Amino acid sequence: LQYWSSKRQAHQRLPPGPRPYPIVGNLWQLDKAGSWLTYTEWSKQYGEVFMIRFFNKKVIVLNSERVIKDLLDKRSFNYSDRPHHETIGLFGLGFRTVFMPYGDKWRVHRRVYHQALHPEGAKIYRSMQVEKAYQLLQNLLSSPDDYVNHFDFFSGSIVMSAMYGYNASPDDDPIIRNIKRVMQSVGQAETPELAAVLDAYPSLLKFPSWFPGAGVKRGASELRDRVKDMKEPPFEYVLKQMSAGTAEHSLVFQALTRLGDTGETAQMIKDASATAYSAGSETTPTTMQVWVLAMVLHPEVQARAQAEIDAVVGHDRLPDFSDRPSLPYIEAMLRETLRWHPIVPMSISHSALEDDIYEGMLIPKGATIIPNVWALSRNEEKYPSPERFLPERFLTETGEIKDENFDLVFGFGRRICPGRHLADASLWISIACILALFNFEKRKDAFGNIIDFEPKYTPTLASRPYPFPCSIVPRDGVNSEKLSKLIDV
Ligand code: HEM
Repeated sequence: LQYWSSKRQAHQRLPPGPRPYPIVGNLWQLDKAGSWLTYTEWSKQYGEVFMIRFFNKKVIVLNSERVIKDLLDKRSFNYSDRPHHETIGLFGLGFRTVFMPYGDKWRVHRRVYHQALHPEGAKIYRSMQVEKAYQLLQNLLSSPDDYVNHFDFFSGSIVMSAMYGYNASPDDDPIIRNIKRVMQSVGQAETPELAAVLDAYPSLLKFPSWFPGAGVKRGASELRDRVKDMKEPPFEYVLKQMSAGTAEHSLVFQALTRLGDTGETAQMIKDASATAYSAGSETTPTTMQVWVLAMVLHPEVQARAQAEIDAVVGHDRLPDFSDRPSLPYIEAMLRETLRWHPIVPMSISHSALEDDIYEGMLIPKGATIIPNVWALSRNEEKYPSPERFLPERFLTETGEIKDENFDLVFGFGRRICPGRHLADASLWISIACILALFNFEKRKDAFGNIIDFEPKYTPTLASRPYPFPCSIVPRDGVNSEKLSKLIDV
């Protein structure tokens, strides 16, 4: 009885928050430059846990490491679901691990990922990652201005290799081209605005396709068909290689062998692996772009990082994973990159399975939970002058790497990113190898004047820097002959 009466009292004590507008709630109060900026401001007024509304949906924003860990880690049994969006089923995107509801299917997906990408398991991909990093260096040397595309290809080809043992061609690979085309249509169709409207008014979907304004429904059925193009070809590739006895080690090969290659299991393996390209091929290169931005704006950090590589690795070979423990400044720089501009600033929303009471507040069943990772990165007590890019934050006074990092960017609890070890290795090897051979500089205009700029970032779920002027210049003595020698090991 006491429990219920305290629960009822808590009912009247939903978390505090800004007053919502009629119908739309707080949706249009959010900063166009990134809703995380508004959330971080509101957290100063309303505290570590506050509530807003998107239409009639209750959204709880968590703004400190303490409350995020209390709820998403310690009570992960209640907070490992995802918000349901009408658009997910509408566009045939329910197969993706990332947006799947908590349950048995999702558990199988996680098992498939865990078997292949747990910290020790992911090490098997390191030699492939080194090869892809060498390919990246060649691409950067031949067309440095195209670095964004080179980063995309580097990350995407690692995911394809780890998932399917598929060695993508740098020249407009047909399988990657296909996946990207589908992802682009998905991105255009699956906007947060449309999701919010359809979530609030699902009855809109009940109108027949010919009804004016129901064009969304017609487009959706086309998209559902095309999503197959994303899943089938790479999966078929593995099956063919397996029957020919030539399959390379990969997540799909490993899962089909261990869990079975028929019926629903095979379907789940196909779905899990098809999630990886969209989950992993944008996040990794975006982080690399943030790092380039940091290098262009902080030449002193770049110089110190290069000095460390030169001293430890020398000029006759390239950095390798075995050098990692001997390069603490590079390690600190990578951690600071993740913190300086967390590329998924609001992480990916979780959802509460049941009513819960936290510090006297009711977190209602079905509420969307946003972990405001941006606010954690701006915690001035932990990271004084948080806007500054200071790798030293992660070093002791004697220059050793501290025991803390900013792996909060990879999420929380049972939903934590299963690709994080693969991503971490891709980031480290690419950054270390690139710094050994290239300088990043501010670009100069036709008169030799430096072009200054203010960094700006997209307000999207995965937030990348808007294009900025920069020059990528080979370091002294670096040319194609030298590179060929270095990578010919
Ligand atoms: C720098 C690179 C990456 C970042 C910052 C990142 C970040 C994230 C975040 C924030 C989540 C949500 C965690 C949560 O809900 O608490 C997530 C989930 C996920 N990530 Fe990553 N990720 C990266 C790379 C990758 C890669 C390379 C792969 C695949 C090989 C991958 C596969 C996934 C999958 C499948 C999920 C869904 C997990 C689930 O819902 O249970 N990610 N990632």
